[in-house]
Amino acid sequence: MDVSRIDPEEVLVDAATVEPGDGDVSVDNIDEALLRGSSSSNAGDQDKVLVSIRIRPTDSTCAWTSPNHQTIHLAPGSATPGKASAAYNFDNILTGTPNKPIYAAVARGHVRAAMEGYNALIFAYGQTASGKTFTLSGDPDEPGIIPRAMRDVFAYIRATPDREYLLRCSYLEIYNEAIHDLLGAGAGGPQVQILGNGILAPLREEVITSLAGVRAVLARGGGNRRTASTDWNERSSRSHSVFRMVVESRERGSAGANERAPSPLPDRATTPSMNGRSTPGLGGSRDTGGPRLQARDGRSVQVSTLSLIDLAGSERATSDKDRTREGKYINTSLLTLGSVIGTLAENAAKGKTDHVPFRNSKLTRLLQPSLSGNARISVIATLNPSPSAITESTSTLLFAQRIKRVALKAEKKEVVDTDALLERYRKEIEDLKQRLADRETAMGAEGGKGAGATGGLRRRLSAREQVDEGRAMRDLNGRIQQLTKLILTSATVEDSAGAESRPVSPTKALLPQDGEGARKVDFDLAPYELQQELLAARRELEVRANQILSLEAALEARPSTSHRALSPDAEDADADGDDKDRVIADQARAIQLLEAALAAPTYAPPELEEKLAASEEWAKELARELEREKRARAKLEEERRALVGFVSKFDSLGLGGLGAALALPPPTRLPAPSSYAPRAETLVEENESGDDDEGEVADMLDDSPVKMAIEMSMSMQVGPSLMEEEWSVVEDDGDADVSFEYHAPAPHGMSKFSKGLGMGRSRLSKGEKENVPTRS
Ligand SMILES: Nc1ncnc2c1ncn2[C@@H]1O[C@H](COP(=O)(O)OP(=O)(O)OP(=O)(O)O)[C@@H](O)[C@H]1O
Repeated sequence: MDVSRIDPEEVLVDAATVEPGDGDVSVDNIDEALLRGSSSSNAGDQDKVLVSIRIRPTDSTCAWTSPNHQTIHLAPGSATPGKASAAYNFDNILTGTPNKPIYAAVARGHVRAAMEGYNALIFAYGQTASGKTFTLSGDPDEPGIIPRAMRDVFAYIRATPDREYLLRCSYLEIYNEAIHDLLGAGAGGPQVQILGNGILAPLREEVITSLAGVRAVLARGGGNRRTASTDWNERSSRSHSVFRMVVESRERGSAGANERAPSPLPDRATTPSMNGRSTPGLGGSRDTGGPRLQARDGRSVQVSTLSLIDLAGSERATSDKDRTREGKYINTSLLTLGSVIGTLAENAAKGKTDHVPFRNSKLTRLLQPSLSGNARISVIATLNPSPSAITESTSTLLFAQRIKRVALKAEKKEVVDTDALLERYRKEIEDLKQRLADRETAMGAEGGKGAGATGGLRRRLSAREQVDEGRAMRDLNGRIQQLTKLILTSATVEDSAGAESRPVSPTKALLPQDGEGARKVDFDLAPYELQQELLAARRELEVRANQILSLEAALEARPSTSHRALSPDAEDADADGDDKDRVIADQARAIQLLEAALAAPTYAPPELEEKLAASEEWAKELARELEREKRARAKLEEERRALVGFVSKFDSLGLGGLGAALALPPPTRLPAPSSYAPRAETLVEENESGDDDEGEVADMLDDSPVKMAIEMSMSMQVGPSLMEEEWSVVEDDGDADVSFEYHAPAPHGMSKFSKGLGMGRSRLSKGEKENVPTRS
């Protein structure tokens, strides 16, 4: 069976499918106290750690006494004579052998809290041989907290018909400052790394669907624990052990218990390991592997962990060298735990934020997420009742007092639809990519047909179809990119929320590649550093994925060359065939080019650019010429008026006979500006060749003041007029141009007008002009 492909929907546990097992979780056997009241009923103050002291029973003298089950102090016989014995207050002072009341007092509320969505941590702390393992695991006659907790987990599920659950568990130990997977294959269990914020990798998880299944897992993992006989304990735990269950749950759908057909899955109870899978990690309130329960139909998923820890006991040096070495590691990690707890308590009491040395041991690194506050914590401090162990017991009591002051703020973790959404996005992306690939294949096949088939069997995509096809492919690519961005955003948000706020070192974010693209990870880095690097790596991957998608989109947007109708070979092959198809194909290509040009407004073919620039230049030149023409027109009008006045005056003085003496030479053509010359030339030629122009000029003069002045002067019969003389000059010299020496170049429109006027006096030099009155 491939355990890596477990469908979480197939391993759900609910009230209908949970197995009664050996009767422990039958409805009649469910402890009402588990379900009654709130989870805080035996969890003490929810903001504080629940701290209980358990004194191991003894047949001889007990050094301690408890007057009211919450206070403990040295028994009169054990206290220093004449010195008042310190009294310590806790939530519970427990004695005796039965584990059931112990469980009820220190663990049941926390188990229920875990089932309700809070992280919960229960651990036993104490000197070697003080009763930690007996309290956590117990024996067949007196099952301890762990088996009782498991029984309650299934009992809780059985009594909660409106929810369905996915349970996963792992079991590890910290031995000589190395973490080993107790459920992993191989002697001693494979080593596990803490990646950051409690994430463990690689760690095997077992999906649990029954009480029998979890018992089998516990037996297997417990069997792998390192124990040895010491001077104090015949079977002493030489490691800290951590049994952890991840509880995921969601409300059942509207169909309730009938939504899913009851499926006892008989093999699951007896072969839990077959339901397990190797996972990249599991830690704290978040994990990175194993089958995950998905939020569905608006139903959020609650995720919580229940951690049950049996610490190794502090001890003095023993007579055995190996045990002494183990003892040193144990003591060191317990000292670190003490110092971490001390700092946390101090911070909480004084509102400080002093650095907490979580990194100083694997144990504290592992416990960091919980000790940082996001867990309900219950501690059972076990005491050796012997008067000879008073020092160690006092030390245990002081540790218990300190942890009592640690502040907690556990919060439920509700996974809304994010994960489900991400999953849906990923699936959609896969579908879209598949559709893209199918379209590409189809296009290729159409092209292939065009090249190889003959006659009417061929069918190419029409130009319209090609355009539609291109658009559809672009749409698909756009959607893929949009979804990819959504995934990136969601992942970033999710990861940022769990990460410590610390800037990512750019050099560390770009770790060197190793071998076949594997990313080197330095496990000695701080958890948050590793986490940052993981995030950076993930982002880098997403960026790369986006780049690939963009390139794919760009490729798709290019004019198709795969279509045979557009390839030269295809054209050759079809030379005797369908010209219409070729024309259509050409047009399709033209449309694609135009679309590309439209999509990229900055693009324009070079020849178009040149034409545009030339047109603009011509328009500017035209505007300048028009302006010049306007000015010349105004000037001419002024001169005409002055001339009319002058001639009138001249004639009235009877000096008309001087007209011949004053005759001016015919005007000469002046060079026009180069850009304007060809056009002016054309117009001059037009004027010179067209008789109608003369008529037009005459028409123009019909009502002109000049003509009126001429007529007036002629009617006065005072000799030939200067105007008549000039008029005849113009008539005699058809080639004469109208340019004015003082106003070059002459606009083409003006030439027509001036020629018509035949204003030979325009040859007046600047000096001469100055003698001409400017106003009539
Ligand atoms: N409450 C108890 N009632 C009866 N027997 C107990 C009790 N607590 C402990 N014992 C017995 O005391 C012995 C030592 O207990 P245990 O192994 O649980 O100690 P420990 O603290 O886990 O020691 P270590 O740290 O060395 O593993 C065991 O034989 C256990 O059965």
